[in-house]
Amino acid sequence: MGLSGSDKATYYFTSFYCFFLFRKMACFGIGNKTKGKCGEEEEKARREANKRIEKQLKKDKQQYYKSHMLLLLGDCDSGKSTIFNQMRLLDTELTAEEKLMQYMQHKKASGIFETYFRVGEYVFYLFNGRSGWRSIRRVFCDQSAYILVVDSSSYDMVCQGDNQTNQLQEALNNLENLWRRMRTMDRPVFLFLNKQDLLAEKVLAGKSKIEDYFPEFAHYTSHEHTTPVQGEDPSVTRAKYFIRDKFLKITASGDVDMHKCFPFFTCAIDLENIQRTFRDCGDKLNFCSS
Ligand SMILES: Nc1nc2c(ncn2[C@@H]2O[C@H](COP(=O)(O)OP(=O)(O)OP(=O)(O)O)[C@@H](O)[C@H]2O)c(=O)[nH]1
Repeated sequence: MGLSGSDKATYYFTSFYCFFLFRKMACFGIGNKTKGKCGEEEEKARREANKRIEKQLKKDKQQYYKSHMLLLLGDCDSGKSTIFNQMRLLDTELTAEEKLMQYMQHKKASGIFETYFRVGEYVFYLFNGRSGWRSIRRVFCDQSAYILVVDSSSYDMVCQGDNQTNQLQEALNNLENLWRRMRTMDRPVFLFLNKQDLLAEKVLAGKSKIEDYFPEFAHYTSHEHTTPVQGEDPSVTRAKYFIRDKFLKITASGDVDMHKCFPFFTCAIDLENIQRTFRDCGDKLNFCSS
């Protein structure tokens, strides 16, 4: 996960080549003109140097697996920029190795690299697919995963483009397309069911009913293992899980072992919620690549 296959190969080839070259040099006494005078001490020093290199390689490998490139996708106004800007505030000091990796990614993505940040033990490189779905072609293959941001409160809204298509239905169609295109890729999709605060407000206000737009909602019962947030109104829980299940129905079709979809209930204006979500994404990515 993180880099493409060829990058991965280059990374390991370079690391291990340097390591073995160093070892070989040590064996032949290169860089060591006084060999023989205090042989044992030199041998000890060499062993220690080897140990240090091995330790560093192990550390690099761990860090490599904890760096993830993510591409934000989604319809207009779904909340991509809000999420992006929240995370930009978290820009942190990265180590030299992380900066090098960032440079490599930057070069590779030819100018559309946007920001990087650390959440817990993970470093994320986040691209904002602002210019819509077209931009994904350029970076499609480089990503660790895709984030599809959906405005969950848009069940009663129409797309700005044609003033006709239901916005939530459009998001469902987009996921269906993405899923079809990704059939041969082993990349997870993180589904950010965003604007949960607005969805809750709408449901509780009772003015705009979901069943008026999605009639099947009238017969929907939440799945057994839904976990309601403490103090959450049951009608809100039912609504959010109904929307989640509509998306998951799409991703449950086809070869589910090839790639996975992980849903999250998000509120982009709540930094804590977004940070927690990214930490969970990191855990899922590490789990998927282990
Ligand atoms: N209440 C609430 N507002 C949100 C949330 N996420 C985004 N918004 C607001 O929704 C509006 C649109 O959000 P953006 O982040 O600009 O959406 P976008 O997907 O980047 O839109 P484009 O740039 O048009 O593709 C902004 O006014 C945000 O403040 C949320 O979770 N809750």
